Amino acid sequence: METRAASNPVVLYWHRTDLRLHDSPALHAALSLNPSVFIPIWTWDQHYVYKARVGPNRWKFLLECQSDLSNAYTKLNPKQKLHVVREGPETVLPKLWEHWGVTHLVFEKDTDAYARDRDNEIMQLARKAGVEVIVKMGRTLFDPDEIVRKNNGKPTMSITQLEKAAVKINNGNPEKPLGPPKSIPNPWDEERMDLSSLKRDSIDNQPDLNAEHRTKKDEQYSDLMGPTRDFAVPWQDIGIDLSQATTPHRGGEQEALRILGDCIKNEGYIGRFEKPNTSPADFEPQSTTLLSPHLHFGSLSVRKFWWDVQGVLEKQRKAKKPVSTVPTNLPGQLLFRDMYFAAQAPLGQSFSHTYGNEVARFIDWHLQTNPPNQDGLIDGSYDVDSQEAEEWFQRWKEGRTGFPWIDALMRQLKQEGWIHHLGRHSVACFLTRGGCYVSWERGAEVFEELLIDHEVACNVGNWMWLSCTAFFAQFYRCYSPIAFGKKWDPEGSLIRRYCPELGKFDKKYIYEPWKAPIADQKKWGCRITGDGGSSGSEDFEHTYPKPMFDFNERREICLAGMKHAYGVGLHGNDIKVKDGSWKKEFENDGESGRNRPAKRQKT
Ligand SMILES: Cc1cc2nc3c(=O)[nH]c(=O)nc-3n(C[C@H](O)[C@H](O)[C@H](O)COP(=O)(O)OP(=O)(O)OC[C@H]3O[C@@H](n4cnc5c(N)ncnc54)[C@H](O)[C@@H]3O)c2cc1C
Repeated sequence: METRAASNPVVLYWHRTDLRLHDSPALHAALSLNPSVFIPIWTWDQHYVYKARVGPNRWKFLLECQSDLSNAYTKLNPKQKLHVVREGPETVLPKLWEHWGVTHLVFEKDTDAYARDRDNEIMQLARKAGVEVIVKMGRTLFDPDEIVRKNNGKPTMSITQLEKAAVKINNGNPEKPLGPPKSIPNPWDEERMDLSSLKRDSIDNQPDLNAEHRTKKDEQYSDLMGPTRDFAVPWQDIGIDLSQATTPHRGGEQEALRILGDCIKNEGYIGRFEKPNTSPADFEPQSTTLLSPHLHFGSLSVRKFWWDVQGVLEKQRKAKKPVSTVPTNLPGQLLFRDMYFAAQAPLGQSFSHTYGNEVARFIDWHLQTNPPNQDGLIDGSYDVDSQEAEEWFQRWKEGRTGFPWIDALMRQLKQEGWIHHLGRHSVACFLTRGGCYVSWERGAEVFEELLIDHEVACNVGNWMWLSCTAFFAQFYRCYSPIAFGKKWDPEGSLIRRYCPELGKFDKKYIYEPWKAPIADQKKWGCRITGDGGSSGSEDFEHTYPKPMFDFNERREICLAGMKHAYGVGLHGNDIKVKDGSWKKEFENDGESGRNRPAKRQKT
């Protein structure tokens, strides 16, 4: 066993939001220390395992990213890999830096609310232990805290604010990407790496928000080094049957660079990319890059994405070809991402809910999130003020609203973990201000579980945008679950793919199957009946639900409700929102979106 003190730094490199080797400023800083011992780790944190909603698709994507990174390390140095350590960082890191004689802890900066509190605690512990901490930004184009400072200390609530702040940093130019390392130093020898002598801390696994997916034995915390005692990526032991993961999208740095490379080769596509002109109905291939899950896990550097695209745009300009501009072009999309990070950064936890959130308008939605519990935590429970709204919410979540465009998108989301941005617009508008009048927080939770690209800042920010809670206020602009899909996909290909029971319907009825004569329904083998929860109908091979309400009527109710709520003018940090007296402002009010039940759609 190597016991001597290392002559050069012993560096613990903590991977979190950066599952890559290319363009990682933190990794670059770590390797620049010229370590004699270098240990790349991932702490398998029980907070994310049990307290964040994650479905099988995103677990699989994460494990693919970790395996790919681990292999990349091994390729550079056969003694190296990603060491997955099974405990939360607050308890395990102090044990590791003592056991391994760590001199430096290096990681990428993370401005998410939970991460910021955690990192502050870790930095204090490190300081006490005499471990030097190096933190580098690399997750976004610009440091969100820096953007906020340049935006007069305020969250960025528009792309213009973001752009103006960015110009003050480096004339709007992110740093140029760094190459991947050419070599990686060794970790300690096997004996010193062994953690058998360390005491385990207890793991709080209750409540387990992912219990419904955990159908196998949960052994992920049986040993600090994992059940096979080799720091392996936890493919076998998280208790979730990964054969339930149905996404066709693959994780890992190699895959991310392949997708980016293919996009970049298609110079016309990059040059003319305009988000509003990309179709939400396209699949195999989709009309946008589908790089969001890679940006989320850091298997792709956002700065590389930005500069590779800029290279193509520059070439196109020189060739005098038409080039699309911010904010609809690809750099514009990446700026939107930065905008949401810099909106969240100064608001912390309060950004994720309406309660206590200064930028969130208060709307009297159905199924409002309950206020903080005795421990001061918003625990995700909600007030079922209307059984009807609860039923709509469940039907929306399960893709059985009876509106094929909405159901196809929700089923695509569940199967694949990704839907196009305008598809997200459609389903989010439908659940909130353009149909169900259900709280955006319910929708954000479903997306949190199902999306493979789930990113707190972007998910919450976009839900607030779509529900006209913040960022956007034109609530009279509403997505029709019929006309909008039809405009993009008159043949109904997306519906036929994800609602195969409607596959034989004529395009005349594919968006409104309840209008098809019963003889045609028979001919096409699918009866439009019930709520999609029951098992079928005699004489018919398949059934598909009737629409759960009259959309036009609901649109009017929602519009009146939004107008009224805007008139009342409360925000999430208003005392009336905090003490529950907001209800008085909406009681007995005919215009309130909550007070009017729906008629069933005439069929
Ligand atoms: C209700 C709702 C929830 C959303 N939740 C998430 C989420 O959890 N995580 C997430 O990354 N995106 C989220 N988005 C934003 C957007 O839909 C996705 O980023 C985009 O569809 C990803 O596909 P793409 O990689 O092909 O995007 P492209 O069009 O190819 O854009 C390139 C990149 O720009 C970024 N980007 C593009 N649009 C946005 C946007 N509106 N907001 C933030 N970043 C953007 C993404 O990182 C994306 O990968 C949400 C949008 C809505 C309406």
